[in-house]
Amino acid sequence: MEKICVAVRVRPAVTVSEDTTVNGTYWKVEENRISLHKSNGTPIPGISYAFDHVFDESCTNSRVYELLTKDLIHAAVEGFNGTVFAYGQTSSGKTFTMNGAQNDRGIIDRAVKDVFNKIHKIYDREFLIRVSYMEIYNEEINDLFAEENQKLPIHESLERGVFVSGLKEEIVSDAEQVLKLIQGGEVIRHFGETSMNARSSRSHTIFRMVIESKGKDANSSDYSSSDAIRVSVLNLVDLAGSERITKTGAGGVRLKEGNYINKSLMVLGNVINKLSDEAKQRGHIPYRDSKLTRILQPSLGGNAKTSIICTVAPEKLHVEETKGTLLFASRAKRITNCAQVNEILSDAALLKRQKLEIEELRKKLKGSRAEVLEQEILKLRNDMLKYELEREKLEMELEEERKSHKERDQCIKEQQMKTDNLNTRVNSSDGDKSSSQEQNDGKQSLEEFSGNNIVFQDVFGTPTFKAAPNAFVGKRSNYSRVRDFSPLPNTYNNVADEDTWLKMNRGFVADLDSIQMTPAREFQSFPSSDVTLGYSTENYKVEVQNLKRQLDLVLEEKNELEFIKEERAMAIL
Ligand SMILES: Nc1ncnc2c1ncn2[C@@H]1O[C@H](COP(=O)(O)OP(=O)(O)OP(=O)(O)O)[C@@H](O)[C@H]1O
Repeated sequence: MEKICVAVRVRPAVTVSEDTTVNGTYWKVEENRISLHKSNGTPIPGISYAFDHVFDESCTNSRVYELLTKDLIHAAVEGFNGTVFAYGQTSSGKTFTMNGAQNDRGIIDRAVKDVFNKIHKIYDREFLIRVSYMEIYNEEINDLFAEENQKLPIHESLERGVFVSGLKEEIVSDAEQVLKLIQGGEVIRHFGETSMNARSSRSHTIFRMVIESKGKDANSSDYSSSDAIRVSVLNLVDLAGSERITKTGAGGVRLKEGNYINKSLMVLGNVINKLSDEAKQRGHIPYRDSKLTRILQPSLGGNAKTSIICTVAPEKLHVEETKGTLLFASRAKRITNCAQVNEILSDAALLKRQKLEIEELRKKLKGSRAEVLEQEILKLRNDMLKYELEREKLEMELEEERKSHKERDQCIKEQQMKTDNLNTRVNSSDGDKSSSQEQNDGKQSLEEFSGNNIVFQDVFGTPTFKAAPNAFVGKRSNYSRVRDFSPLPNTYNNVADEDTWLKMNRGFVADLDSIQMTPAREFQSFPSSDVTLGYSTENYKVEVQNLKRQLDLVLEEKNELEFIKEERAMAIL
């Protein structure tokens, strides 16, 4: 949204001798302000106006162009609609400003040249310029490029908006070509002599440039400069001046012209008034009340950049008209337009733009996905580190378990040796009471309980190690078999019954070959009451039972440890 740019230009007094004071007042221009002052220099309250620019009598067209219109013309080349128009009473300098004079080129001339200069410096786009020139004379539209095109109608369509049907458009390639065409149009334009102006414009003229451009590089990835076509309309308008019939003394044709001019300017004033009101209070904007306002509709509160040059005459005769023009200008200053680049997209261009937009969105999405993945990877790395530490800790624990397990195995072995030793001693004392045959049977019985490796210890505590041949491995299934002999000496029958013996020897494996007994000990007999080496037979048996129980417990514990070990190994894997 941007305000219409409004400037006031005071033309020089018509003659040097002309008194520019009015009842002792004069117009004073200070920077961008114009105010009415008394001849003694004091300002008159309430008659002071500020605008975007105020140009005094000495200002040239060149300066007006530079300050007021140049940017707008350049914006038109870039795709914005633009309108510049001169408004003011008759003979105030509108045509001088827009069309210029011999020694001071006007806005139209400068704009045309500037447009071509500008487009020649834009290398990445190609331009197509079309121009037309029309006048609204007595509320009829005439073609100034084709005299035969008279009374052209206004139409409106969704694609083109408001347009003059049948108006000739010339495709042009340089400024000179355009200026020649304009000169031709000036010949047929309606001028007339009035008492106010020897060459008074009797019509409103609209010179129009349609600037189309397209990116040269259709393969460009920048869709804004690719094959989207920009179309902007630049209107340069020289209005006819309002006039007081009493002043001009017009009659006949001039009177009729003056009426049409005033009427259309009044509609323009109404449109400006409405547009200058707050949006809520605006109501209906009477664009359709005149052809001028209808054609200029987009430039007044629409999609265009607009500049208005209000020309005023400094003479005492025209103070009221000047006040009226300043009031019009100050209302126009409140109007807001909404200019935007006008682009037309072909289906292919539209498709290309959409593809590029999708591609951009994909890139953005990919970017955010990459961020998410990066975070995910970081989290996984942290987790891995955590598990690694956990694994090391478990390995250490497992190592400790192994050590302790080894120690227990060692302990079991020692206990087994003790048990074995005791068994041997028990067998030896039983052997004293049994026959040699029984002793042989006892050997046979021991064979059945032999193991692969045996650590044997004699009664004197001297351990003997011998690897047991496989042939002598006893079978545990035979444990339950009822023995037809007892390996224990008969003298211990009262304590060494079969059940007790089996219980005592559960799990015990002996290899007869590994037993190296001395003859003295083998046949040595012990009296039942005798206490050998500080142990009674009863004591031995009790001790063996105790050791067996402990062994069972240790084996159970060992199994549990094995189980735990396996579980942990699985967890680590
Ligand atoms: N800024 C200026 N400097 C010098 N001469 C000027 C200036 N403005 C206007 N004039 C002269 O004033 C006279 C009237 O100017 P011009 O025809 O441009 O008025 P106008 O507003 O277009 O009048 P109309 O509405 O009747 O067409 C012309 O002779 C013109 O050369």
